[in-house]
Amino acid sequence: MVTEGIRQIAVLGGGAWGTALANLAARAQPSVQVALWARNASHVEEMSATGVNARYLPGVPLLSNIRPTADLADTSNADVILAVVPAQTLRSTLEALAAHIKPGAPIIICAKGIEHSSGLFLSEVAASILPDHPPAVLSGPSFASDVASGLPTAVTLAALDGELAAELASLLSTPWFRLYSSTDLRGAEIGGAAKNVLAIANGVAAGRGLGASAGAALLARGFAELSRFGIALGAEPKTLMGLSGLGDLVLTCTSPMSRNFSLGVSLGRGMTLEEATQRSGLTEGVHTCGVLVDLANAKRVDMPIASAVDAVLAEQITIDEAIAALMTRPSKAEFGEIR
Ligand SMILES: NC(=O)C1=CN([C@@H]2O[C@H](COP(=O)(O)OP(=O)(O)OC[C@H]3O[C@@H](n4cnc5c(N)ncnc54)[C@H](O)[C@@H]3O)[C@@H](O)[C@H]2O)C=CC1
Ligand SMILES: O=C(CO)COP(=O)(O)O
Repeated sequence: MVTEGIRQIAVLGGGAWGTALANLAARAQPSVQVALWARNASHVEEMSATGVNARYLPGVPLLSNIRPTADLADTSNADVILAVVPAQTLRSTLEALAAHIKPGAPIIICAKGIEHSSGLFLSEVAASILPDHPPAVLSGPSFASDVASGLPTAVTLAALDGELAAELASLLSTPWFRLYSSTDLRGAEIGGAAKNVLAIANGVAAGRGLGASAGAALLARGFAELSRFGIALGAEPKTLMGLSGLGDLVLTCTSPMSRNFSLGVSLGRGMTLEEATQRSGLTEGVHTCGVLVDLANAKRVDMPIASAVDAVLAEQITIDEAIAALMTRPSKAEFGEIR
């Protein structure tokens, strides 16, 4: 049992999700110390002095067994690590962690994306830097503010070793946060990465006033391409139908609380990408879009909606041209096509 008698959990990333998960871990395991690492020392001082992460999760008091720190050495006793930094910064964070991490401590990846410089999934990034630390993935429909407010939420916790997945799931379980364990690591991370890109498309449609029918069509066809991609990359179909796939896609494609959806809304209303990003904050779909489409092309998987988002973000086509191109593709069977 990796988690038996554990004394410390470390959460890397002082954003909204890292803070919500630190509070969750602190509540689920009241006798365990939770180190909440953030890179910015003044941010950490602020959190320590006020007991709140006012910059990213205002109004949510940090529980008393959480210790904010800007020093990765303070995580060296952690039996379990939650990696909650933005996807494109996972590599540099884990490289810095390598000198401090306790032997064998599992790393639960809670970020959603694909590394654009390498085309690697985040569990692969972790395994390449820390090969002796089993990677796990926590993914599913879960807004930080919902979890921090104690609203009922259910997610997937995947690790290749089913016993480890179940152990980590029970470690973080609370009466309002339910984790389902899975051994489909790749499937769990694919859903979280792809849904952010597809949510931008749904946001654009909403911002452009295309109507609820278009939104539902984009969601259904978006799920079709997420599934094609997932299966081609080794995901189990049932995982794609679950919380980390369809569940998170539905949440992100329909809620204005999603930053990816709201970035799309801003673009649909005519803002530039820069203006929209400033308004929405961290939008992982923007950073994952290009590499997602590259991986799909390399596997000859047709992802017309993700490709349209990529072309719009790269300013290769306008939104109106993207809509026209999607609607005038040659007619085909709804099901039965492999790609
Ligand atoms: N906010 C949410 O509801 C959820 C977020 N996620 C995922 O969690 C990840 C983090 O998202 P949030 O916490 O929401 O982001 P956020 O925007 O609230 O915070 C990002 C944090 O990362 C830090 N950061 C930026 N660059 C960094 C670097 N180079 N090294 C270390 N830290 C750095 C920032 O200072 C900030 O503390 C993303 O991949 C996101 O998709 C997943 C589920 C829910
Ligand atoms: O992943 C999320 C919910 O499951 C958060 O979505 P956004 O990053 O689009 O806000």
